Amino acid sequence: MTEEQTRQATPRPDGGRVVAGRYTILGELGRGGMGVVWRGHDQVIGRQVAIKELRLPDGAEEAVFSGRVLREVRTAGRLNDPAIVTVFDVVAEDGATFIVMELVEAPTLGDLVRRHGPLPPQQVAAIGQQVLSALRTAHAAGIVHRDVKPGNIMAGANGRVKLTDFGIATAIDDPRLTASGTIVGSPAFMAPERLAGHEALPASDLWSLGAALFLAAEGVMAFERPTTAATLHAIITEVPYLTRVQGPLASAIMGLLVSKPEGRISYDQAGHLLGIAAQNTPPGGITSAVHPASAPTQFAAAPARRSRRGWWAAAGALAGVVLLAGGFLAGQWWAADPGDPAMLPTMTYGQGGDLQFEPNRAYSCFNGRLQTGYSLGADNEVSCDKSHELEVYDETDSLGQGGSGHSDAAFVAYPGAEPLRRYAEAFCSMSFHSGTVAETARPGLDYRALVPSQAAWEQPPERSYEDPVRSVHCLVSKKGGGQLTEAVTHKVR
Ligand SMILES: Nc1ncnc2c1ncn2[C@@H]1O[C@H](COP(=O)(O)OP(=O)(O)OP(=O)(O)O)[C@@H](O)[C@H]1O
Repeated sequence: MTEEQTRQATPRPDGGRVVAGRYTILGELGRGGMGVVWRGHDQVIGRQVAIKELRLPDGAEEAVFSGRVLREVRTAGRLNDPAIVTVFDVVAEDGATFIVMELVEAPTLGDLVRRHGPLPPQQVAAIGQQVLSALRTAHAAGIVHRDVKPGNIMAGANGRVKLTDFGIATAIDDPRLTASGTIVGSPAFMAPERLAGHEALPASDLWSLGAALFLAAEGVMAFERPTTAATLHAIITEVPYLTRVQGPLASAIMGLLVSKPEGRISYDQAGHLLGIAAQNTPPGGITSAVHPASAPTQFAAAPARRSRRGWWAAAGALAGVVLLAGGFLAGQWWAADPGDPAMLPTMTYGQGGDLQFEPNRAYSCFNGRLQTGYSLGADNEVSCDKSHELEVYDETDSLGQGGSGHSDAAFVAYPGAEPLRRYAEAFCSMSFHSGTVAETARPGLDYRALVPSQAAWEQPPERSYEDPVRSVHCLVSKKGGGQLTEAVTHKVR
């Protein structure tokens, strides 16, 4: 802020400065990178407001800047969602730009974590639900926030949450205002695709929400490092570990933080998982009394896949990197609820395994049983539109390739039966409960994970260009046996 602006912005003892002949400045609410936020009084309506006084970015032309802010913030100001801070007015006056908005008497999520440390999982989930709703509303109107971060999320004691600063990052991120190569936004909360130079997508806001919820749940930032360069490197290359939460909340956070935007979980999946987490606390879910160092390390589950490409993002980022890093062996993925009555014991397939599983294509349906010694393959595959006993509702690509081509695959060691089982159960459980299987059908179904046997894992592919047989398959069957008369999953076959 220039000296002149600071002088103008300082409230005078004689009743305060008045903006636009209407808003009396009463005092300071806070300040951030872009300027000061004042508590003000709207003399016309007779209510208190918050007034954000924006500082002109270095090198920006005043008229261009205020024009851009006026346009972007006014567009965003039309958004109507209980979790979006309402913008009342945008004023350019005396060389400054003022955004007059709803006054929110609540700390930011960043303040809350600074004061209290990690928040209870249910509160984190409830905050996530509301921000998700705000983002869904904005994205449906074609508006991407571009700077979702804990400092822009205000969370009141009444449980209400408000997301602020819509339009500002877009206004500032203008080539005429910002030197090329400058990153607009907060690096530690910026999605990997944006760091790679891509335009901000709705999914980029979802990633940032994941990073904000990670902070709320863990009390530390997922990717903050001592230098900006190290932070950016971490966002691109690292997979964070959740130590305090598990179950649906962990799945939601890690699903939002999937590196590739097309592999990130959808609003529906995230909303569903956060909804469950907001209502119940999974066993061991609240561990905030435990010091992180003494808490058991748990990895979150890989997110439900939306496409093979999407899963590759998840598998590549989570299974590949974590497997190679030894984390698969050392830690636990999100353990599926062992008491889930719908989950049947996991079975192994392939050489030396419980059964043979060689489907002709992905997402198949079968007439046959998942029993020791049985074989499922092209012979008993049926169309999923016809009645069938078994239906594949999700599956991973070949695991453990490390993301660097097939030649590396053979060198990724078998992770062990127990870690593989835990991983598979977490994956299938999360996918089953997060919308892949029709909600109405779920109560009548059981699900089960199939994992490769050690011999199957270690067997090299027949042809050099093929993937090794290392997929996890998730299948549903009718509770107590019997025929499913139609497809119960949402997969496109
Ligand atoms: N609508 C509002 N009602 C009440 N207080 C607000 C409002 N908007 C912002 N504040 C307060 O002003 C502080 C500064 O907000 P501001 O948006 O300028 O900073 P920031 O988001 O922390 O950082 P940056 O400018 O880098 O985005 C916030 O931390 C919050 O306490």
